[in-house]
Amino acid sequence: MCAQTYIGNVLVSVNPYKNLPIYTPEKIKQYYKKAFFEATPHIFAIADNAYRSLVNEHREQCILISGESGSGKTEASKKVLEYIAATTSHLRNVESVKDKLLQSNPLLEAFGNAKTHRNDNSSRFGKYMDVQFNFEGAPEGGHILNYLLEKSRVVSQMPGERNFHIFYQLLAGGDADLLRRLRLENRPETYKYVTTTDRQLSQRNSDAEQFAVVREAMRTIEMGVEEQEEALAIVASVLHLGNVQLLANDRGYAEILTHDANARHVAELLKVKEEQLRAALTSRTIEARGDVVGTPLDLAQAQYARDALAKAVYDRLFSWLVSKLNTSLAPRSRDARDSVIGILDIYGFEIFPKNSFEQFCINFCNEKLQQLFIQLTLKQEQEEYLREGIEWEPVEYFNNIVICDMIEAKHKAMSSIFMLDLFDIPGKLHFNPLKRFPSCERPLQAEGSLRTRRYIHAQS
Ligand SMILES: Nc1ncnc2c1ncn2[C@@H]1O[C@H](COP(=O)(O)OP(=O)(O)OP(=O)(O)O)[C@@H](O)[C@H]1O
Repeated sequence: MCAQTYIGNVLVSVNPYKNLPIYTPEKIKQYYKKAFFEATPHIFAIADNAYRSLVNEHREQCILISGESGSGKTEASKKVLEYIAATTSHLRNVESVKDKLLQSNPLLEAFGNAKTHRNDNSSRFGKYMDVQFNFEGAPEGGHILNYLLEKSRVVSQMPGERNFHIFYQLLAGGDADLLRRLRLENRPETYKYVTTTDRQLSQRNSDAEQFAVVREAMRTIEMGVEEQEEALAIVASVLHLGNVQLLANDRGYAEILTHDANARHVAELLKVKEEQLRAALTSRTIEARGDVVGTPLDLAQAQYARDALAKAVYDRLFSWLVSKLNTSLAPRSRDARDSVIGILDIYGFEIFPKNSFEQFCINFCNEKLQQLFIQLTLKQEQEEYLREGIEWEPVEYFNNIVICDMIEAKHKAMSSIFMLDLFDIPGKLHFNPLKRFPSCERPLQAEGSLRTRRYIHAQS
């Protein structure tokens, strides 16, 4: 039984962890053009309500999906897209936009999701997707903002967890010719950056199948054959980079053996000179008062530099893929941009963030969103009852303001102690999700204070 209920217009849903017949075309019909409370609580009702308000009241919409890792946020966001795809115009050009919107998921999941202890397909990045409509209410395009990719996973994973899916998919699903061109062997256990347990090896079939889906998705978003291969070459370069063997010489400085083929493969795949790559991995250049001085790195520093390069290269590849998706999703008509349903899938918090700074930022972001939720629903609803003299049983809730204060209060919180500008960090990483929610940064007065946007908070 999939438990779904409402608190005000907030949908609270519990992950059933099994396929229930509640997302069928018949179900879609049941929610189509229904008043919000006319049918039982459902993610389709949220999607329908957002779409109706957009079309009838010309108000931009945002569906915010939050919850802990594995609670079903990504699946919920896909259901919203599926509902929109099924209930809007079926003209050919609109169908092509819908295909691209739907196909963006397997692609983003391949490069941005991984198996964790909590979820076999856990999003390790945050995503804000705008679906843009024309004046007739047909989807014309979309735009994706990605933030806080968990880069640390590229070079190390907790026991029992995996690296991003694409590494395994490429090794399991790439044909012999492709693997030869990328200098890869189809044995994941050869590569230090990918963890391989017996169970993970037994996933090879589904990894191979998923690779075919990813290639199809690449074609749908109009990536040419060369572009596809370049993207995969970068994935391969990261695998080879992890195998570059660094040794300490007699003087304690890091060296790469001259016959190390991995360094050669990385240089070839990234199209850089091998000598330059070797120098970049084993020395650093300091510029002081116009003088440029090269200093050799010790072994630990060189290993750090190698891993930092792998993380940076993968992170840029991911951002490039998103920009590629955005080019393909860009609406052809300028009218579309004013009419938007935004879906924010903030990746799930973990109670004990391990060593990842990104996870810490995401946890903080989730706490701020929880504050928004408390302000919008629990606090305001109860204050309204009080104002209007309605009798009710007060609902006790934990106000997480203490947690937010612990992290961000001026002069005494963690951010001051460690001199972190938490709002600036995600900003530097292209996107500050909280900026999308101005109310997070100042106390809320009324829903109207959110200007044209109306927030529907779907809490998984
Ligand atoms: N409505 C649903 N019906 C059936 N199974 C579901 C549903 N929602 C989620 N699941 C199952 O739970 C798994 C985890 O869901 P999902 O990936 O959406 O979680 P998440 O909240 O996005 O997690 P994370 O924050 O780790 O990305 C899915 O892979 C799927 O197997």
